[in-house]
Amino acid sequence: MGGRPRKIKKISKGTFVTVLVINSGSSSLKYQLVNPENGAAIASGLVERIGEEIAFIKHAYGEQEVKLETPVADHSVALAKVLELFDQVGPALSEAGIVAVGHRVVQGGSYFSGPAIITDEVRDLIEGFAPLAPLHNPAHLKGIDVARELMDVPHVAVFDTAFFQSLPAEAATYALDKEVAAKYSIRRYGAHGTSHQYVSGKVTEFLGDSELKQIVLHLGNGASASAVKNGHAVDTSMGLTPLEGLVMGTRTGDIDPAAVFHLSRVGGMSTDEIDTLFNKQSGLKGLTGDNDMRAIRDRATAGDAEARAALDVVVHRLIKYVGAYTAVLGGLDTLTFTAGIGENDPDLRAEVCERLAFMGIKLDLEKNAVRSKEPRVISTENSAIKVLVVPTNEELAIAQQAMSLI
Ligand SMILES: Nc1ncnc2c1ncn2[C@@H]1O[C@H](COP(=O)(O)OP(=O)(O)O)[C@@H](O)[C@H]1O
Ligand SMILES: CC(=O)OP(=O)(O)O
Ligand SMILES: [Mg+2]
Repeated sequence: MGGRPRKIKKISKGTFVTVLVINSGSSSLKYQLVNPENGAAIASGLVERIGEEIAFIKHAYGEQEVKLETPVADHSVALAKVLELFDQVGPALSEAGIVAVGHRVVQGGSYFSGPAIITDEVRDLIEGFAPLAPLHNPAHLKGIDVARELMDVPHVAVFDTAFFQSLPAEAATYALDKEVAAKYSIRRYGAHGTSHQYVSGKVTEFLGDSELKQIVLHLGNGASASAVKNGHAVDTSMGLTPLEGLVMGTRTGDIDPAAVFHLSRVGGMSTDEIDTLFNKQSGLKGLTGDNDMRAIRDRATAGDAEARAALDVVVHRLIKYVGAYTAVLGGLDTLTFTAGIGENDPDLRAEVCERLAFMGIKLDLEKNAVRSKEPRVISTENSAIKVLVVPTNEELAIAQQAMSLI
């Protein structure tokens, strides 16, 4: 691993307080040094293509931005490289006022309904839940282990599943033999909860109304929908693992589980092969060869039928969930788009809203076209349901939840 950054000891020379937030994804590591009071990102960056031949690293601090291309074998190496960049480019971690490290953890099982200080026991529980988030929890653990070793401050795990621990039983329960379900902890855990909680909270704040029937569409590489009533989640599209629900970058979302039996019996595929097929070779990538929505949008605009057909599947799935969740909520006040695609693809928002016109949704096309980092309403004054774009900020939410524990 080469020149390891020196161990960070009780830090606090600066006059300000910061939290280092680490979000280890299946093949990436994103991080932000956040001022939890005003939400400012003092430094941030990401390591992409971890485990591939060449990884891309980007680190930004003030006006400075460093980009590197180098092999990064796994998340431990990625984090060590990031900490080196802090030393080389800044801010020096020992002077950055770091009081805690916040770790995004996708799966916390039924054990965690809020953030937790990472002790050895908590770390082992996160490892125990890895089969329920096989793309995510193993990567988080690598980040947690290296960070705990190098940084002598409280480490806090913030769970994607926590917001959905209070789902009503009828939404969390699969109609499976109840003894088998109990024995193997099979239920709807959901994911992206930190984002759904943050975004639905922002909508409440922005509209000054705490009694809202909301649907939030988090459309990033992973994608999920949630139904939120008066601030509480009542349903969500991700399930036992982050595979269920919407069409995603590389994941199928909803699929008949019998496809697994069929691929096994008729296709002769192993469980691991089917797992990889559903999680990494499906979704947009499986339908078009591309998992980046920008590329698919460009292809569709240029008349590519394959890209257009994939977008039709995406939109169909989205409106199906909006219809279902409107029924679950007994009506709908707000529909909110967030994450990479939700915030940046006005064409997708327009297509979804056009198909929902029967519900009285009317999009203001000019407002929809505006690019902004601020929460905003993009429906017309007389739309029966308010449509919003609210940028998510999982890093800030994680930093604030970490601060709440220390
Ligand atoms: N301008 C844009 N138009 C359409 N899609 C976009 C745009 N900018 C980003 N995206 C899409 O956002 C997705 C990534 O979203 P993001 O929330 O960053 O995902 P994750 O956090 O899961 O990595 C990608 O599919 C990317 O193509
Ligand atoms: C839970 C999940 O799918 O997360 P991400 O979108 O970061 O992959
Ligand atoms: Mg994300």
